[in-house]
Amino acid sequence: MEQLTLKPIKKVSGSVTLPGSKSLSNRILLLAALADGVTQVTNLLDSDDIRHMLKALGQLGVKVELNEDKTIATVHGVSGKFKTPDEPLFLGNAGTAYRPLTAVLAAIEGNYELIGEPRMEERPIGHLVDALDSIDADITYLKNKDYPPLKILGKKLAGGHVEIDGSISSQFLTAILMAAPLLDGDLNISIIGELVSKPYIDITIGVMAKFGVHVENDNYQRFVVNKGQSYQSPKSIMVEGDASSASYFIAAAAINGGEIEINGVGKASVQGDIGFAKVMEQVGAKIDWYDEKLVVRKGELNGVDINANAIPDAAMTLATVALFAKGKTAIRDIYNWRVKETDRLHAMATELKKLGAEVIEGNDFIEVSPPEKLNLVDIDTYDDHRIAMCFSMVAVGGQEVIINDPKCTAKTFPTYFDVLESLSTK
Ligand SMILES: O=C(O)C1=C[C@@H](OP(=O)(O)O)[C@@H](O)[C@H](O)C1
Ligand SMILES: C=C(OP(=O)(O)O)C(=O)O
Repeated sequence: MEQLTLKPIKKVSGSVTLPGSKSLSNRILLLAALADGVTQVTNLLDSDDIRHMLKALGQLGVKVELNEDKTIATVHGVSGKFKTPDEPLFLGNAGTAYRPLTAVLAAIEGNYELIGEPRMEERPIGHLVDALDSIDADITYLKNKDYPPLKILGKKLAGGHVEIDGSISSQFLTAILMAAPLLDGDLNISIIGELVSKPYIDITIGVMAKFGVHVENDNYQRFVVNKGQSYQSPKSIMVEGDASSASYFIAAAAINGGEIEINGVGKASVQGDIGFAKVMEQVGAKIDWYDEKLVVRKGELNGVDINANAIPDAAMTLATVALFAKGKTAIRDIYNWRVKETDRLHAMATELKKLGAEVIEGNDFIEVSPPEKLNLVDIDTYDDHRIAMCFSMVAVGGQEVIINDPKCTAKTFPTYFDVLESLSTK
């Protein structure tokens, strides 16, 4: 297994331009494919999750031209008609590809098989399949009930009323919303339980609006998509920088700036993970806010106690910032960390304890208190890009650390460690 030794970093400073948002890239690609007309997508993320979506769209008969560095895509929309692929669609471990494609393909005539990496077969999808079944979709579990892989016999669906459990993942609701304009009738959606990760629904509704489809949102409890709407190409659309990826640079500057200028997200961001910058101000970071840029400097860092349900991805970064904050940091209401790339609650707790931190791992929370001195350890990354990136903060804070399997950042940020290096003084 490959390992990366990160030597203690004296100071981080400089300027970084974020890669495009994963969440926006995959939503925009799928809607551009379904739309009438050609769409030029700029600042597209080039990473594994996006490659899986692009490959699947190709197999479904969508023509996509990419520029040399794969950040500009010209998508030839197929007006809601796909071809039956010759091979199963392999979607890696990309939730933003697997879940939306499940709903969309259920509503388009054809025969489809959706497969993924072994971890994808452990990530639940039953709530989405149940909701689609209730409007007469034809979906079969190929291995275990409630989990991928799936076989889908796509057909025209009538619409009506669906109930969907929102307590594990917002991606199920995102998927149903994105498929709604493909149905014959109105779609009324009621949420069972408390919807998690709500800001991702705002991203979905915002992207659908750019493609000409209006969604009514009644307090995240009921949603309506009226019939008679179809996706129309906006001609060109730019992907905003990735706010979850920004969290590592915000944290690095707060721990050990220098000053980092982060280009691509700011107060105008449509992504909920920009909320991490607000949390870091509470922790003690000094941040200047611009529409599409943040400038972050070091501050005196103190532990906080936050509900992180709205920012599940960026909140992982706070767990390693906690190593350099005074007192205890508590991150709450994050049960669904357990059903992502790995069981993130357990993995974070395990690796933080190896470093010497005092950690309490609850069913849906984690509490971290820093040790006097950090241990020199190898960090296991569990094929989870965010764990690899989060634990680079150990070197930012002045302690050498070894990151196992650093290339797992390819899921969303293949060049992360090079970018960090370019900002670092050793
Ligand atoms: O819709 C999206 O783009 C995402 C939603 C979130 O998942 P959950 O809704 O499962 O929390 C997030 O963790 C994931 O990285 C991206
Ligand atoms: C949870 C994540 O990914 P996915 O879109 O596969 O759910 C993530 O990127 O942190």
